[in-house]
Amino acid sequence: MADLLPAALGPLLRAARERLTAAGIADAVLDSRLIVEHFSGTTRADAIAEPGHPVDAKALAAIEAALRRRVAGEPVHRILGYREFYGLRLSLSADTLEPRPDTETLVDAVLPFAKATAERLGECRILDLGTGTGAIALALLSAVPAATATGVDISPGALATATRNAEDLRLGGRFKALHSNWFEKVSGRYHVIVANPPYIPTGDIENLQAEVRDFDPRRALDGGVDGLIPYRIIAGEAEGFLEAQGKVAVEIGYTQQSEVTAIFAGAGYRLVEVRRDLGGNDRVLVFER
Ligand SMILES: C[S@@+](CC[C@H](N)C(=O)[O-])C[C@H]1O[C@@H](n2cnc3c(N)ncnc32)[C@H](O)[C@@H]1O
Repeated sequence: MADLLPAALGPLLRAARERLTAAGIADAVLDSRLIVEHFSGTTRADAIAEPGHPVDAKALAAIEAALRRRVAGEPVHRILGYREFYGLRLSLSADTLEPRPDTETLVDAVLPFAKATAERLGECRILDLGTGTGAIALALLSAVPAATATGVDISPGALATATRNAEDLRLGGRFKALHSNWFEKVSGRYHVIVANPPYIPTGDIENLQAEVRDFDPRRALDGGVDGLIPYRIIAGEAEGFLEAQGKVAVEIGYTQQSEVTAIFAGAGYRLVEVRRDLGGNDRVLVFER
């Protein structure tokens, strides 16, 4: 049985950190702070200014439950129910991938083009294939006020979360959620088509870190036998939905650059940019026709 948690903020933070450290959690310092702050409604400044700040019994019970989930291996943001992406707070659900910082590279890659398109034409239509929480589309909408976006997903649960995120961020008027198997139900043409599709080969999924394998939805990960099936569909069908001089940008697994480039080249696209993620890995490819 774990020790009772102290009811004063400073000692509580220490006890939570020690609990996660003892359990071998790699990011024990950060995770314990996120859990304590979230469930006690306090900030880092509160802990510094008033370490004796009292934390009530209800919050302590919630923190105890959250620490147990973390010790059992659940990722901290799943426990909190949200994750920051491109400065936006996005709610998560069991049906959504947890958006990753590496995916911000995709937003950075298309943002200048989206802004320039909006300035030139007074609009920029964005199609986000496999939108999940809506992360990529909503980040672009928040930075480009004249843009509109359609977020496509095969998962109704993901679309419900994306819609909620759009509304919470006051972007709902410019975001449309569309239930579709890739392009099947899509209509119209777009200046920017973005996708962070599932790209893990089916046979590799069992070897992923448990925090990914056991908590991110399988259909957000599984890219088919070689991990490349969604890229073949997107490259094969995007032409019918892309404005003249539009761009297609995709996130890739860090070993997939040459294969994905070849798939798009075979469908008539030119690679115009390769972007690396924060770890220096090839992560985003931008194509034009
Ligand atoms: C890797 S996740 C990306 C989620 C989000 N765009 C992000 O970057 O955080 C891939 C998404 O593609 C969706 N997806 C998988 N197969 C699909 C299909 N056939 N048609 C549309 N969406 C699909 C999944 O449900 C999941 O939300």
